[in-house]
Amino acid sequence: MDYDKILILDFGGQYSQLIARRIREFNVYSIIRGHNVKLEEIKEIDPAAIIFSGGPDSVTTAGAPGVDQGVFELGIPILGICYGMQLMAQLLEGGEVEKAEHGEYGKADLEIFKAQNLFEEVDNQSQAWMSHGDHVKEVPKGFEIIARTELTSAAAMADFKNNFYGVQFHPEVNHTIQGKTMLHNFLFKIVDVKANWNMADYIEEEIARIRKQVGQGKVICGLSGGVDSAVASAIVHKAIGDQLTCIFVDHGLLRKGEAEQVKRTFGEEFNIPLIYVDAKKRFLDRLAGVTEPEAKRKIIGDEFIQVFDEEAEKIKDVGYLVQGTIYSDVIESGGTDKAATIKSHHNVGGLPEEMNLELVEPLRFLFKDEVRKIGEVLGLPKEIVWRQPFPGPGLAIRIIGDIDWDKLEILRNADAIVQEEIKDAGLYRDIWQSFAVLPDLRSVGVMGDERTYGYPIILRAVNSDDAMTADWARLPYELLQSISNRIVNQVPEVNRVVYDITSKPPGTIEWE
Ligand SMILES: Nc1ncnc2c1ncn2[C@@H]1O[C@H](COP(=O)(O)OP(=O)(O)OP(=O)(O)O)[C@@H](O)[C@H]1O
Ligand SMILES: O=c1[nH]c(=O)c2[nH+]cn([C@@H]3O[C@H](COP(=O)(O)O)[C@@H](O)[C@H]3O)c2[nH]1
Ligand SMILES: NC(=O)CC[C@H](N)C(=O)O
Ligand SMILES: [Mg+2]
Repeated sequence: MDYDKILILDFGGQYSQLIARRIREFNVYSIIRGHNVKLEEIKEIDPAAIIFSGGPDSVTTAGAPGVDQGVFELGIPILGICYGMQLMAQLLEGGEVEKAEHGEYGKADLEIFKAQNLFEEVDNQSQAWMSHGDHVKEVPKGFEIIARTELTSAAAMADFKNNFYGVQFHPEVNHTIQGKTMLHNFLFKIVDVKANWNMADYIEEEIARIRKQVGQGKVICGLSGGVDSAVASAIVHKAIGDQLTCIFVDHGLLRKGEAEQVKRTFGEEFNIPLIYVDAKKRFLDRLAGVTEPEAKRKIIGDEFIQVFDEEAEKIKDVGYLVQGTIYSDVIESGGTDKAATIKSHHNVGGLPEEMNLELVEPLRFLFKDEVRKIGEVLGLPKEIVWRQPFPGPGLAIRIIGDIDWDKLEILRNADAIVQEEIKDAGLYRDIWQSFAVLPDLRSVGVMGDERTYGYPIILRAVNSDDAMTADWARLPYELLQSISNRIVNQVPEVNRVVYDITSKPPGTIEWE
Protein backbone atom coordinates (compact mmCIF):
# COMPACT_ATOMS: atom_id res chain seq x y z
CA MET A 1 0.00 0.00 0.00
CA ASP A 2 1.25 3.44 -0.85
CA TYR A 3 0.81 5.65 2.21
CA ASP A 4 1.34 9.38 2.54
CA LYS A 5 3.59 9.72 5.56
CA ILE A 6 3.70 12.36 8.24
CA LEU A 7 7.05 12.53 10.00
CA ILE A 8 7.03 13.62 13.64
CA LEU A 9 10.37 14.80 14.96
CA ASP A 10 10.56 14.21 18.68
CA PHE A 11 12.24 16.78 20.90
CA GLY A 12 11.42 14.84 24.06
CA GLY A 13 7.87 16.13 24.34
CA GLN A 14 5.36 14.57 26.70
CA TYR A 15 2.82 14.52 23.87
CA SER A 16 4.83 13.33 20.85
CA GLN A 17 3.03 9.97 20.66
CA LEU A 18 -0.22 11.78 21.16
CA ILE A 19 0.43 13.68 17.93
CA ALA A 20 1.00 10.31 16.21
CA ARG A 21 -2.20 8.96 17.66
CA ARG A 22 -4.25 11.94 16.44
CA ILE A 23 -2.90 11.28 12.98
CA ARG A 24 -3.81 7.55 13.30
CA GLU A 25 -7.33 8.65 14.15
CA PHE A 26 -7.54 10.37 10.78
CA ASN A 27 -6.41 7.12 9.08
CA VAL A 28 -3.12 8.65 8.10
CA TYR A 29 0.19 6.88 8.51
CA SER A 30 2.72 8.55 10.80
CA ILE A 31 6.26 7.84 11.95
CA ILE A 32 8.22 9.27 14.85
CA ARG A 33 11.96 9.88 14.74
CA GLY A 34 14.34 11.50 17.20
CA HIS A 35 15.04 15.17 16.42
CA ASN A 36 18.65 14.41 15.36
CA VAL A 37 17.73 12.10 12.47
CA LYS A 38 19.91 12.79 9.44
CA LEU A 39 18.56 14.77 6.51
CA GLU A 40 19.41 11.84 4.24
CA GLU A 41 17.13 9.55 6.22
CA ILE A 42 14.34 12.12 6.12
CA LYS A 43 14.67 12.25 2.35
CA GLU A 44 14.45 8.47 2.24
CA ILE A 45 11.29 8.48 4.33
CA ASP A 46 9.96 11.07 1.90
CA PRO A 47 7.31 12.54 4.21
CA ALA A 48 4.44 14.65 2.96
CA ALA A 49 4.95 16.96 5.94
CA ILE A 50 6.92 17.26 9.17
CA ILE A 51 5.69 18.06 12.66
CA PHE A 52 8.11 19.22 15.36
CA SER A 53 7.00 18.09 18.81
CA GLY A 54 7.28 19.94 22.11
CA GLY A 55 10.12 19.28 24.52
CA PRO A 56 11.42 20.00 28.02
CA ASP A 57 14.49 22.02 26.98
CA SER A 58 14.80 25.69 26.24
CA VAL A 59 16.02 26.62 22.76
CA THR A 60 17.84 29.52 24.41
CA THR A 61 20.32 27.23 26.18
CA ALA A 62 23.46 26.04 24.43
CA GLY A 63 23.27 22.45 23.20
CA ALA A 64 19.46 22.31 23.24
CA PRO A 65 18.09 19.75 20.75
CA GLY A 66 17.98 21.06 17.22
CA VAL A 67 17.22 19.84 13.74
CA ASP A 68 19.03 19.76 10.41
CA GLN A 69 18.36 23.18 8.89
CA GLY A 70 17.91 21.40 5.55
CA VAL A 71 14.36 20.41 6.52
CA PHE A 72 13.25 23.93 5.67
CA GLU A 73 14.49 23.45 2.11
CA LEU A 74 12.50 20.27 1.40
CA GLY A 75 9.53 22.22 0.08
CA ILE A 76 7.04 20.44 2.36
CA PRO A 77 4.76 21.92 5.06
CA ILE A 78 6.11 22.03 8.62
CA LEU A 79 4.13 22.45 11.82
CA GLY A 80 6.04 23.31 15.00
CA ILE A 81 4.31 22.68 18.31
CA CYS A 82 5.44 24.47 21.48
CA TYR A 83 9.20 23.75 21.61
CA GLY A 84 8.85 23.02 17.89
CA MET A 85 7.50 26.51 17.23
CA GLN A 86 10.22 28.03 19.39
CA LEU A 87 12.85 26.11 17.45
CA MET A 88 11.47 27.38 14.14
CA ALA A 89 11.64 30.92 15.45
CA GLN A 90 15.20 30.34 16.63
CA LEU A 91 16.43 28.77 13.40
CA LEU A 92 14.74 30.93 10.80
CA GLU A 93 16.06 34.39 10.04
CA GLY A 94 14.74 37.23 12.15
CA GLY A 95 13.04 35.08 14.78
CA GLU A 96 13.77 35.38 18.51
CA VAL A 97 12.83 33.36 21.58
CA GLU A 98 13.14 34.43 25.22
CA LYS A 99 12.13 33.22 28.64
CA ALA A 100 8.66 34.58 29.36
CA GLU A 101 8.09 36.67 32.46
CA HIS A 102 5.34 34.24 33.50
CA GLY A 103 4.97 30.66 32.32
CA GLU A 104 1.58 29.60 30.98
CA TYR A 105 0.30 26.20 32.11
CA GLY A 106 -3.11 24.66 31.55
CA LYS A 107 -6.12 26.36 30.06
CA ALA A 108 -5.76 29.61 28.06
CA ASP A 109 -8.20 31.65 25.99
CA LEU A 110 -7.03 31.70 22.41
CA GLU A 111 -7.88 34.61 20.17
CA ILE A 112 -7.49 33.86 16.47
CA PHE A 113 -6.84 36.64 13.93
CA LYS A 114 -6.86 34.60 10.76
CA ALA A 115 -9.46 31.86 10.50
CA GLN A 116 -7.93 30.36 7.37
CA ASN A 117 -5.61 27.44 6.53
CA LEU A 118 -4.67 26.00 9.93
CA PHE A 119 -7.55 27.72 11.66
CA GLU A 120 -10.29 27.25 9.08
CA GLU A 121 -13.61 26.64 10.82
CA VAL A 122 -12.02 27.33 14.21
CA ASP A 123 -13.85 29.89 16.37
CA ASN A 124 -12.20 33.26 16.85
CA GLN A 125 -12.28 32.68 20.59
CA SER A 126 -11.47 29.18 21.74
CA GLN A 127 -9.72 27.25 24.49
CA ALA A 128 -6.14 26.10 24.13
CA TRP A 129 -3.93 24.05 26.45
CA MET A 130 -0.53 25.53 27.24
CA SER A 131 2.61 24.26 28.92
CA HIS A 132 5.55 26.57 28.38
CA GLY A 133 8.05 28.86 30.07
CA ASP A 134 9.64 30.37 26.93
CA HIS A 135 7.91 32.28 24.18
CA VAL A 136 8.52 33.64 20.71
CA LYS A 137 9.41 37.33 21.02
CA GLU A 138 9.95 38.02 17.31
CA VAL A 139 8.51 35.86 14.54
CA PRO A 140 10.92 35.12 11.66
CA LYS A 141 10.91 36.92 8.32
CA GLY A 142 7.93 35.93 6.17
CA PHE A 143 5.81 34.93 9.22
CA GLU A 144 2.86 36.69 10.76
CA ILE A 145 1.20 36.21 14.12
CA ILE A 146 -2.17 34.50 13.67
CA ALA A 147 -3.31 34.00 17.27
CA ARG A 148 -2.64 35.25 20.79
CA THR A 149 -3.55 34.62 24.40
CA GLU A 150 -3.50 37.03 27.31
CA LEU A 151 0.01 35.97 28.31
CA THR A 152 1.48 35.09 24.92
CA SER A 153 1.33 37.58 22.07
CA ALA A 154 2.63 35.04 19.53
CA ALA A 155 0.44 32.03 20.34
CA ALA A 156 0.52 30.94 16.67
CA MET A 157 2.46 32.06 13.61
CA ALA A 158 2.34 31.29 9.93
CA ASP A 159 4.43 31.66 6.82
CA PHE A 160 1.61 31.07 4.34
CA LYS A 161 3.95 31.14 1.36
CA ASN A 162 6.15 28.25 2.56
CA ASN A 163 3.42 26.52 4.57
CA PHE A 164 5.36 26.77 7.83
CA TYR A 165 3.21 27.01 10.94
CA GLY A 166 3.99 27.30 14.63
CA VAL A 167 1.64 26.97 17.59
CA GLN A 168 2.71 27.67 21.16
CA PHE A 169 -0.20 25.63 22.52
CA HIS A 170 -0.81 21.88 22.10
CA PRO A 171 -3.45 21.10 19.44
CA GLU A 172 -2.88 17.37 20.06
CA VAL A 173 -4.30 17.39 23.60
CA ASN A 174 -8.01 17.12 24.10
CA HIS A 175 -8.21 20.17 26.29
CA THR A 176 -7.39 22.30 23.26
CA ILE A 177 -11.01 22.16 22.27
CA GLN A 178 -10.65 22.66 18.52
CA GLY A 179 -7.21 21.09 18.29
CA LYS A 180 -8.45 18.19 16.18
CA THR A 181 -9.91 20.61 13.64
CA MET A 182 -6.54 22.34 13.43
CA LEU A 183 -4.65 19.07 12.87
CA HIS A 184 -7.29 17.99 10.38
CA ASN A 185 -6.78 21.27 8.54
CA PHE A 186 -3.02 20.76 8.54
CA LEU A 187 -3.35 17.24 7.12
CA PHE A 188 -6.15 17.68 4.63
CA LYS A 189 -6.18 21.38 3.70
CA ILE A 190 -2.52 22.30 3.92
CA VAL A 191 -0.67 19.02 3.20
CA ASP A 192 -3.55 17.28 1.39
CA VAL A 193 -2.77 13.68 2.38
CA LYS A 194 -4.69 10.49 1.56
CA ALA A 195 -6.57 8.87 4.45
CA ASN A 196 -5.85 5.25 3.57
CA TRP A 197 -4.25 3.80 6.73
CA ASN A 198 -6.35 1.61 8.95
CA MET A 199 -6.14 0.44 12.55
CA ALA A 200 -8.44 -2.55 12.21
CA ASP A 201 -5.43 -4.76 11.43
CA TYR A 202 -3.66 -3.71 14.61
CA ILE A 203 -4.66 -6.77 16.63
CA GLU A 204 -3.76 -9.18 13.82
CA GLU A 205 -0.38 -7.54 13.33
CA GLU A 206 0.31 -7.78 17.07
CA ILE A 207 -0.70 -11.43 17.20
CA ALA A 208 1.75 -12.22 14.42
CA ARG A 209 4.48 -10.22 16.16
CA ILE A 210 3.91 -11.98 19.50
CA ARG A 211 3.99 -15.45 17.90
CA LYS A 212 7.27 -14.57 16.27
CA GLN A 213 8.72 -13.14 19.50
CA VAL A 214 7.88 -16.01 21.87
CA GLY A 215 7.78 -19.03 19.57
CA GLN A 216 6.98 -22.12 21.66
CA GLY A 217 8.15 -20.45 24.92
CA LYS A 218 6.05 -20.17 28.05
CA VAL A 219 4.79 -16.80 29.10
CA ILE A 220 3.41 -15.19 32.27
CA CYS A 221 1.31 -12.04 32.39
CA GLY A 222 1.05 -9.59 35.29
CA LEU A 223 -2.71 -9.27 35.61
CA SER A 224 -3.99 -6.47 37.86
CA GLY A 225 -7.70 -6.43 37.15
CA GLY A 226 -7.21 -3.20 35.18
CA VAL A 227 -8.12 -2.76 31.54
CA ASP A 228 -4.57 -2.62 30.16
CA SER A 229 -3.44 -5.98 31.48
CA ALA A 230 -6.82 -7.55 30.69
CA VAL A 231 -6.54 -6.46 27.04
CA ALA A 232 -2.83 -7.36 26.84
CA SER A 233 -3.46 -10.86 28.19
CA ALA A 234 -6.45 -11.36 25.88
CA ILE A 235 -4.33 -10.49 22.80
CA VAL A 236 -1.48 -12.73 23.96
CA HIS A 237 -3.91 -15.54 24.70
CA LYS A 238 -5.30 -15.25 21.18
CA ALA A 239 -1.74 -15.49 19.89
CA ILE A 240 -0.35 -18.37 21.93
CA GLY A 241 -3.22 -19.97 23.87
CA ASP A 242 -2.19 -22.22 26.75
CA GLN A 243 1.44 -21.13 26.71
CA LEU A 244 0.14 -18.25 28.88
CA THR A 245 -0.45 -18.10 32.67
CA CYS A 246 -1.63 -14.94 34.47
CA ILE A 247 -0.24 -13.82 37.84
CA PHE A 248 -2.19 -11.47 40.12
CA VAL A 249 -0.05 -9.97 42.88
CA ASP A 250 -1.72 -8.80 46.09
CA HIS A 251 0.85 -6.35 47.41
CA GLY A 252 -1.33 -5.10 50.24
CA LEU A 253 -1.72 -1.75 48.46
CA LEU A 254 -5.02 -2.65 46.82
CA ARG A 255 -8.39 -1.06 47.52
CA LYS A 256 -11.07 -2.48 49.78
CA GLY A 257 -12.35 -5.82 48.47
CA GLU A 258 -10.28 -5.56 45.30
CA ALA A 259 -8.40 -8.86 45.55
CA GLU A 260 -11.63 -10.86 45.95
CA GLN A 261 -13.28 -8.97 43.12
CA VAL A 262 -10.40 -9.55 40.69
CA LYS A 263 -10.24 -13.26 41.55
CA ARG A 264 -13.98 -13.54 41.01
CA THR A 265 -14.26 -11.55 37.76
CA PHE A 266 -11.23 -13.05 36.05
CA GLY A 267 -11.82 -16.53 37.42
CA GLU A 268 -15.28 -16.44 35.85
CA GLU A 269 -14.74 -14.45 32.65
CA PHE A 270 -11.30 -15.56 31.49
CA ASN A 271 -10.31 -19.05 30.50
CA ILE A 272 -6.67 -18.32 31.23
CA PRO A 273 -5.07 -19.96 34.30
CA LEU A 274 -4.75 -17.36 37.09
CA ILE A 275 -2.34 -17.59 40.00
CA TYR A 276 -2.97 -15.42 43.07
CA VAL A 277 0.13 -14.42 45.02
CA ASP A 278 -0.19 -13.06 48.55
CA ALA A 279 2.81 -10.72 48.71
CA LYS A 280 1.45 -8.27 51.29
CA LYS A 281 4.14 -8.77 53.89
CA ARG A 282 7.16 -8.58 51.62
CA PHE A 283 6.00 -5.37 49.90
CA LEU A 284 5.09 -3.64 53.16
CA ASP A 285 8.34 -4.73 54.83
CA ARG A 286 10.38 -3.22 52.05
CA LEU A 287 8.33 -0.02 52.00
CA ALA A 288 8.50 0.57 55.77
CA GLY A 289 9.86 4.04 56.54
CA VAL A 290 10.25 5.01 52.85
CA THR A 291 8.83 8.47 52.09
CA GLU A 292 10.37 9.65 48.82
CA PRO A 293 7.94 8.98 45.93
CA GLU A 294 10.53 7.78 43.42
CA ALA A 295 12.10 5.50 46.04
CA LYS A 296 8.68 3.93 46.69
CA ARG A 297 8.13 3.41 42.98
CA LYS A 298 11.53 1.79 42.43
CA ILE A 299 11.03 -0.60 45.36
CA ILE A 300 7.59 -1.59 44.10
CA GLY A 301 8.83 -2.11 40.52
CA ASP A 302 11.69 -4.25 41.80
CA GLU A 303 9.55 -6.34 44.13
CA PHE A 304 6.98 -7.00 41.40
CA ILE A 305 9.73 -8.43 39.20
CA GLN A 306 11.06 -10.60 42.04
CA VAL A 307 7.60 -12.04 42.55
CA PHE A 308 7.19 -12.64 38.80
CA ASP A 309 10.62 -14.33 38.64
CA GLU A 310 9.74 -16.64 41.52
CA GLU A 311 6.41 -17.60 39.98
CA ALA A 312 8.09 -18.17 36.60
CA GLU A 313 10.53 -20.58 38.28
CA LYS A 314 7.63 -22.62 39.62
CA ILE A 315 6.02 -22.98 36.19
CA LYS A 316 9.37 -23.84 34.49
CA ASP A 317 10.68 -22.77 31.07
CA VAL A 318 9.06 -19.36 31.29
CA GLY A 319 11.02 -16.80 29.30
CA TYR A 320 8.58 -13.93 28.86
CA LEU A 321 6.59 -11.46 30.95
CA VAL A 322 3.55 -9.74 29.48
CA GLN A 323 2.71 -6.34 30.94
CA GLY A 324 -0.14 -4.02 30.08
CA THR A 325 2.22 -1.10 29.64
CA ILE A 326 0.71 1.77 27.66
CA TYR A 327 2.33 4.86 26.26
CA SER A 328 1.57 7.25 29.12
CA ASP A 329 3.49 4.90 31.44
CA VAL A 330 6.45 4.99 29.06
CA ILE A 331 6.61 8.69 28.43
CA GLU A 332 6.19 9.77 32.05
CA SER A 333 9.00 7.42 33.00
CA GLY A 334 11.28 9.43 30.69
CA GLY A 335 11.06 6.65 28.14
CA THR A 336 12.46 8.48 25.11
CA ASP A 337 15.92 10.00 24.67
CA LYS A 338 15.09 13.56 25.50
CA ALA A 339 11.96 13.30 27.63
CA ALA A 340 12.09 14.31 31.29
CA THR A 341 11.20 11.75 33.98
CA ILE A 342 7.98 12.90 35.59
CA LYS A 343 7.50 9.76 37.63
CA SER A 344 8.82 6.23 37.26
CA HIS A 345 5.84 4.03 36.52
CA HIS A 346 6.54 0.75 38.29
CA ASN A 347 6.26 -1.24 35.05
CA VAL A 348 8.69 0.93 33.04
CA GLY A 349 11.08 3.27 34.89
CA GLY A 350 10.67 1.25 38.10
CA LEU A 351 11.94 -2.01 36.57
CA PRO A 352 15.27 -3.39 37.83
CA GLU A 353 18.24 -3.00 35.48
CA GLU A 354 18.83 -6.74 35.15
CA MET A 355 15.79 -8.74 34.05
CA ASN A 356 15.54 -12.49 33.57
CA LEU A 357 12.27 -12.37 31.70
CA GLU A 358 11.91 -10.69 28.33
CA LEU A 359 9.03 -8.22 28.12
CA VAL A 360 6.04 -8.62 25.81
CA GLU A 361 4.07 -5.38 25.67
CA PRO A 362 1.45 -5.33 22.91
CA LEU A 363 0.01 -1.96 23.98
CA ARG A 364 3.21 -0.02 24.57
CA PHE A 365 2.53 2.65 21.94
CA LEU A 366 -1.19 3.01 22.47
CA PHE A 367 -3.26 5.26 24.71
CA LYS A 368 -5.89 4.16 27.17
CA ASP A 369 -8.89 5.02 25.01
CA GLU A 370 -7.35 3.07 22.12
CA VAL A 371 -6.83 0.15 24.52
CA ARG A 372 -10.49 0.36 25.53
CA LYS A 373 -11.51 0.24 21.86
CA ILE A 374 -9.46 -2.93 21.40
CA GLY A 375 -11.05 -4.36 24.57
CA GLU A 376 -14.47 -3.77 23.05
CA VAL A 377 -13.45 -5.34 19.73
CA LEU A 378 -12.22 -8.39 21.65
CA GLY A 379 -15.54 -8.56 23.48
CA LEU A 380 -14.23 -8.11 27.04
CA PRO A 381 -16.89 -7.43 29.70
CA LYS A 382 -17.93 -3.79 30.13
CA GLU A 383 -16.94 -3.65 33.78
CA ILE A 384 -13.37 -4.46 32.81
CA VAL A 385 -13.18 -2.21 29.75
CA TRP A 386 -14.65 0.77 31.60
CA ARG A 387 -12.98 0.30 34.96
CA GLN A 388 -11.31 3.49 36.13
CA PRO A 389 -7.51 3.17 36.00
CA PHE A 390 -5.75 2.19 39.21
CA PRO A 391 -1.96 2.57 39.34
CA GLY A 392 0.19 -0.53 39.82
CA PRO A 393 1.89 0.91 42.95
CA GLY A 394 -1.63 1.27 44.31
CA LEU A 395 -2.30 3.11 47.55
CA ALA A 396 1.45 3.48 48.18
CA ILE A 397 1.48 6.57 45.96
CA ARG A 398 -1.75 7.89 47.49
CA ILE A 399 -0.36 7.91 51.03
CA ILE A 400 2.01 10.83 51.26
CA GLY A 401 4.96 9.98 53.46
CA ASP A 402 5.61 6.58 54.96
CA ILE A 403 3.18 3.71 54.65
CA ASP A 404 1.87 1.36 57.28
CA TRP A 405 -1.12 -0.95 57.59
CA ASP A 406 -3.11 1.50 59.76
CA LYS A 407 -2.82 4.30 57.20
CA LEU A 408 -3.68 1.85 54.42
CA GLU A 409 -6.87 0.92 56.26
CA ILE A 410 -7.83 4.58 56.77
CA LEU A 411 -7.33 5.26 53.09
CA ARG A 412 -9.13 2.07 52.01
CA ASN A 413 -12.16 3.03 54.08
CA ALA A 414 -12.26 6.61 52.78
CA ASP A 415 -11.67 5.49 49.21
CA ALA A 416 -14.47 2.92 49.38
CA ILE A 417 -16.88 5.73 50.26
CA VAL A 418 -15.65 7.82 47.32
CA GLN A 419 -16.15 4.88 44.94
CA GLU A 420 -19.62 4.16 46.26
CA GLU A 421 -20.79 7.76 46.11
CA ILE A 422 -19.45 8.31 42.59
CA LYS A 423 -21.17 5.13 41.41
CA ASP A 424 -24.43 5.99 43.15
CA ALA A 425 -24.37 9.40 41.48
CA GLY A 426 -24.09 7.61 38.10
CA LEU A 427 -20.77 9.31 37.36
CA TYR A 428 -18.34 6.38 37.48
CA ARG A 429 -17.94 6.00 33.75
CA ASP A 430 -18.02 9.72 32.94
CA ILE A 431 -15.13 10.45 35.25
CA TRP A 432 -11.66 9.29 34.29
CA GLN A 433 -10.50 8.64 37.84
CA SER A 434 -11.85 9.42 41.28
CA PHE A 435 -10.09 8.55 44.50
CA ALA A 436 -8.91 9.60 47.94
CA VAL A 437 -5.41 10.62 49.01
CA LEU A 438 -4.10 10.53 52.59
CA PRO A 439 -1.54 13.27 53.26
CA ASP A 440 1.08 13.27 55.95
CA LEU A 441 -0.45 15.99 58.11
CA ARG A 442 -3.17 16.52 60.66
CA SER A 443 -5.42 19.37 61.64
CA VAL A 444 -7.70 20.40 64.50
CA GLY A 445 -11.44 19.88 64.37
CA VAL A 446 -14.39 19.73 66.73
CA MET A 447 -16.78 16.78 66.85
CA GLY A 448 -19.40 16.19 69.56
CA ASP A 449 -18.00 19.21 71.39
CA GLU A 450 -14.65 17.43 71.61
CA ARG A 451 -11.40 18.57 70.09
CA THR A 452 -10.13 16.27 67.33
CA TYR A 453 -6.70 16.15 65.78
CA GLY A 454 -7.04 14.02 62.71
CA TYR A 455 -6.05 13.44 59.11
CA PRO A 456 -7.62 15.21 56.17
CA ILE A 457 -8.61 13.24 53.10
CA ILE A 458 -7.88 14.83 49.75
CA LEU A 459 -10.52 14.03 47.18
CA ARG A 460 -9.30 13.89 43.57
CA ALA A 461 -11.59 13.45 40.57
CA VAL A 462 -10.45 14.25 37.05
CA ASN A 463 -11.63 14.15 33.48
CA SER A 464 -9.25 12.97 30.80
CA ASP A 465 -9.17 10.89 27.63
CA ASP A 466 -5.69 9.51 27.75
CA ALA A 467 -4.12 10.53 31.11
CA MET A 468 -1.71 12.85 29.32
CA THR A 469 -3.69 15.93 30.31
CA ALA A 470 -6.53 16.15 32.77
CA ASP A 471 -8.86 18.65 34.33
CA TRP A 472 -10.54 18.44 37.72
CA ALA A 473 -14.12 17.25 37.55
CA ARG A 474 -16.84 19.75 38.38
CA LEU A 475 -18.60 17.43 40.84
CA PRO A 476 -22.05 18.55 42.04
CA TYR A 477 -21.98 20.25 45.45
CA GLU A 478 -24.48 17.74 46.86
CA LEU A 479 -22.15 14.90 45.93
CA LEU A 480 -19.16 16.66 47.45
CA GLN A 481 -21.19 17.19 50.56
CA SER A 482 -22.25 13.59 50.95
CA ILE A 483 -18.72 12.31 50.30
CA SER A 484 -17.38 14.71 52.92
CA ASN A 485 -20.08 13.90 55.48
CA ARG A 486 -19.75 10.18 55.09
CA ILE A 487 -15.95 10.14 55.29
CA VAL A 488 -15.80 12.34 58.37
CA ASN A 489 -18.59 10.40 60.08
CA GLN A 490 -17.54 6.90 59.13
CA VAL A 491 -13.74 7.06 59.17
CA PRO A 492 -12.86 8.03 62.74
CA GLU A 493 -9.25 9.05 62.05
CA VAL A 494 -10.39 11.68 59.51
CA ASN A 495 -11.81 15.09 60.47
CA ARG A 496 -11.62 17.06 57.23
CA VAL A 497 -12.11 16.56 53.48
CA VAL A 498 -10.59 18.84 50.82
CA TYR A 499 -11.01 18.81 47.05
CA ASP A 500 -8.06 19.07 44.66
CA ILE A 501 -8.84 21.61 41.92
CA THR A 502 -5.61 21.36 39.92
CA SER A 503 -5.42 20.40 36.27
CA LYS A 504 -2.64 18.35 34.63
CA PRO A 505 -0.40 20.12 33.78
CA PRO A 506 0.69 21.65 36.13
CA GLY A 507 -0.40 18.89 38.54
CA THR A 508 -0.39 15.19 37.79
CA ILE A 509 -3.36 12.91 38.42
CA GLU A 510 -1.79 11.01 41.31
CA TRP A 511 -0.06 12.85 44.14
CA GLU A 512 3.24 11.00 43.94
N1 LIG B 1 -1.41 -6.25 41.26
C1 LIG B 1 -0.82 -6.58 40.11
N2 LIG B 1 -0.54 -7.87 39.82
C2 LIG B 1 0.05 -8.21 38.67
N3 LIG B 1 0.42 -7.33 37.72
C3 LIG B 1 0.18 -6.04 37.95
C4 LIG B 1 -0.47 -5.59 39.14
N4 LIG B 1 -0.59 -4.25 39.08
C5 LIG B 1 -0.06 -3.87 37.90
N5 LIG B 1 0.41 -4.94 37.22
C6 LIG B 1 1.08 -4.94 35.90
O1 LIG B 1 1.55 -3.63 35.62
C7 LIG B 1 0.93 -3.13 34.43
C8 LIG B 1 0.70 -1.64 34.51
O2 LIG B 1 -0.28 -1.34 35.51
P1 LIG B 1 -1.44 -0.32 35.15
O3 LIG B 1 -2.16 0.00 36.39
O4 LIG B 1 -0.87 0.77 34.32
O5 LIG B 1 -2.35 -1.15 34.15
P2 LIG B 1 -3.66 -1.96 34.43
O6 LIG B 1 -3.78 -2.17 35.89
O7 LIG B 1 -3.61 -3.17 33.58
O8 LIG B 1 -4.79 -1.04 33.90
P3 LIG B 1 -5.31 0.32 34.57
O9 LIG B 1 -4.29 1.36 34.15
O10 LIG B 1 -6.61 0.52 33.95
O11 LIG B 1 -5.34 0.15 36.04
C9 LIG B 1 -0.35 -3.92 34.35
O12 LIG B 1 -0.86 -3.88 33.05
C10 LIG B 1 0.10 -5.28 34.79
O13 LIG B 1 0.76 -5.95 33.76
O1 LIG C 1 0.47 1.26 36.36
C1 LIG C 1 0.78 2.36 36.74
N1 LIG C 1 1.95 2.44 37.35
C2 LIG C 1 2.41 3.55 37.90
O2 LIG C 1 3.50 3.57 38.48
C3 LIG C 1 1.55 4.71 37.75
N2 LIG C 1 1.68 6.00 38.16
C4 LIG C 1 0.53 6.64 37.72
N3 LIG C 1 -0.26 5.80 37.07
C5 LIG C 1 -1.51 6.10 36.39
O3 LIG C 1 -1.15 6.77 35.19
C6 LIG C 1 -2.05 7.86 34.89
C7 LIG C 1 -1.28 9.17 34.85
O4 LIG C 1 -0.89 9.45 36.16
P1 LIG C 1 -0.19 10.78 36.64
O5 LIG C 1 -0.92 11.93 36.05
O6 LIG C 1 -0.27 10.76 38.12
O7 LIG C 1 1.21 10.69 36.15
C8 LIG C 1 -3.11 7.82 36.00
O8 LIG C 1 -4.18 7.08 35.48
C9 LIG C 1 -2.40 7.10 37.14
O9 LIG C 1 -3.29 6.44 38.01
C10 LIG C 1 0.34 4.60 37.07
N4 LIG C 1 -0.03 3.42 36.55
N1 LIG D 1 5.89 21.94 26.12
C1 LIG D 1 6.97 22.43 25.53
O1 LIG D 1 7.30 22.11 24.41
C2 LIG D 1 7.79 23.41 26.36
C3 LIG D 1 8.86 24.10 25.57
C4 LIG D 1 9.85 24.80 26.48
N2 LIG D 1 10.53 23.83 27.30
C5 LIG D 1 9.14 25.84 27.32
O2 LIG D 1 8.96 25.65 28.52
O3 LIG D 1 8.77 26.86 26.82
MG1 LIG E 1 -3.85 -0.75 37.23
